[in-house]
Amino acid sequence: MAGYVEMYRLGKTYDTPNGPAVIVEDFNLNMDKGEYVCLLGHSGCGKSTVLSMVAGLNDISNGGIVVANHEIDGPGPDRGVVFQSPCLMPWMTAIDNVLLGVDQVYPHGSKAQRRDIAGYYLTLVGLGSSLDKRAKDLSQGMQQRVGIARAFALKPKMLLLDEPFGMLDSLTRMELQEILLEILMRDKVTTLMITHDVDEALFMSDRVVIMTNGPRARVGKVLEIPFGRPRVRADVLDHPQYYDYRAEMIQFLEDQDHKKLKQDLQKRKAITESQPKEEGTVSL
Ligand SMILES: Nc1ncnc2c1ncn2[C@@H]1O[C@H](COP(=O)(O)OP(=O)(O)OP(=O)(O)O)[C@@H](O)[C@H]1O
Repeated sequence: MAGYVEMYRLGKTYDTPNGPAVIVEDFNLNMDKGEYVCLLGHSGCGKSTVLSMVAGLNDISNGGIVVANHEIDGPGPDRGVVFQSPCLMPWMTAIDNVLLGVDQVYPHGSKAQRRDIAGYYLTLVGLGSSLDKRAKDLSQGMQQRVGIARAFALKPKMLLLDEPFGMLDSLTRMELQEILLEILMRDKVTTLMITHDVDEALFMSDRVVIMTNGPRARVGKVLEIPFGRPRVRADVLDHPQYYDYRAEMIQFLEDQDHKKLKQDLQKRKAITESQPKEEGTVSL
């Protein structure tokens, strides 16, 4: 069935000094409009590769991606991206950083209207009283808030989040998770988020998609998350199925670990066996 977002037989091959490396292969995922999907998987499996292809920042080697009936062939303001580190212009104020994007998306709006939009989203993320502070004078958590406001202010069709809370302390992280969900309740933007945190994925998403280990990583497991919205952390943690879902996700990741360990051992054995034996060595 067609989705609002469609990733069809998506593949990525990187050229490396040792030849082409097929990192992602046959990755299929459809998302509904307004859906929140978390992408999980072991480090290096290809999560950022998938997200950066959706963002249009990384060429697609095979297959295709469609967002709102538009085939992706480069970056565009219809997709707002937030990385682990927000990459702000340090000498510019919070509001000017957000305006950089807003000015491009609303070129015909008046200066006051554009400032209102930027100020509105900065206020939603809790920075209403810091609009004119320079980015370099903001804490890491405040900078990440600017990054989130900047992405929403573009009124994107899709939000792409690559471990957006990865560098934050746990209190700021929980606060920003809740702020993000609150804004999403209003704006209903289709969201794909990478995380390493099983609990974060359970709290935030409608579906969790876990990738297999690379090379040739693809969708390995999909979990529909039944918790209602608006999400209340205490209710989610009290849900009778919370720990079942958590255990199922961890089990899948552990199974992938075992497979990788086995593959690594086989590779090492093949390398050892292909090496010429030195004279005098004894095979055991
Ligand atoms: N430009 C590139 N050229 C060659 N190989 C690359 C390139 N970018 C990424 N890779 C390789 O592709 C694989 C997947 O990388 P990617 O960053 O997508 O993984 P990830 O799942 O997001 O990892 P992490 O969770 O550690 O951020 C890794 O082995 C990485 O070394």
